[in-house]
Amino acid sequence: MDLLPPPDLDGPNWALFLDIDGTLVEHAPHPDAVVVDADLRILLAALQERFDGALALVTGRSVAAADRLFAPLELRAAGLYGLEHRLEPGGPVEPAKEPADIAALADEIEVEFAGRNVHVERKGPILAIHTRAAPDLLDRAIQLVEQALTRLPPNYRLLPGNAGVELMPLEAVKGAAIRRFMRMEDFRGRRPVFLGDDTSDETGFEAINEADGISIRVKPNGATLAGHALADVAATLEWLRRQRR
Ligand SMILES: O=P(O)(O)OC[C@H]1O[C@H](O[C@H]2O[C@H](CO)[C@@H](O)[C@H](O)[C@H]2O)[C@H](O)[C@@H](O)[C@@H]1O
Repeated sequence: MDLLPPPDLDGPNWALFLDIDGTLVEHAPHPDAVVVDADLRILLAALQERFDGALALVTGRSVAAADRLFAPLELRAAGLYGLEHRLEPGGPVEPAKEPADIAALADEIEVEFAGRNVHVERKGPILAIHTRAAPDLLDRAIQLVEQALTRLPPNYRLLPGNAGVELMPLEAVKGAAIRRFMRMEDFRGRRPVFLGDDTSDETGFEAINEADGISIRVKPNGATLAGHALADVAATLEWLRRQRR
């Protein structure tokens, strides 16, 4: 069934949760190659004000990486799929540490892919292997991480994607991060809205649906728990611009 675009958000009583890659910004061959223009920064600052501060990024990136993209903004954020938080705009973030077993695995994988256009992103307890610039190495990357899973503690899982694979602790889920923000004073009593574009956003949609919010899948390409859809990043930014009123 084709999903309808989301309605406009009338009145003030909304809380807005935003995924970054593939939702607010187009994908790029390397995570650091993503470009955020001044218009997007201005839009996010305006939306933060419009929703009285009830806005947070909910991303697989670390909060530090999100900050680099949106500087000088320091928005509320759940980074690393909810393992890291900035609970107040401009507030502190305690970076998640890299456990020794993940560090050793990251070293091994860096050696395996040295000089082959594969980016190994070390995000503390999460390891992402990006093969967007070397698609023929995706299967090998998945194989290496699957093998590693057999010798790691049982609290890790794989998140395979079209352009890479991530290894992460089981508790790294976006839905839990959204529920945590919704318990905070600035968010409580509001209807939540979440926009995201991939499988890792589905637990976020689940949390939003439970709270009678508006769940929006960007560029849907299969089954989703979201109740609404937007065609692509451009349609998402256009819809967000309309919500600034
Ligand atoms: O939850 P998100 O905000 O969507 O973050 C998911 C991952 O995004 C980044 O990787 C993805 O985008 C890169 C830039 O377009 C692309 O090169 C890569 O192939 C994508 O997987 C980020 O680097 C990861 O840490 C996030 O988990």
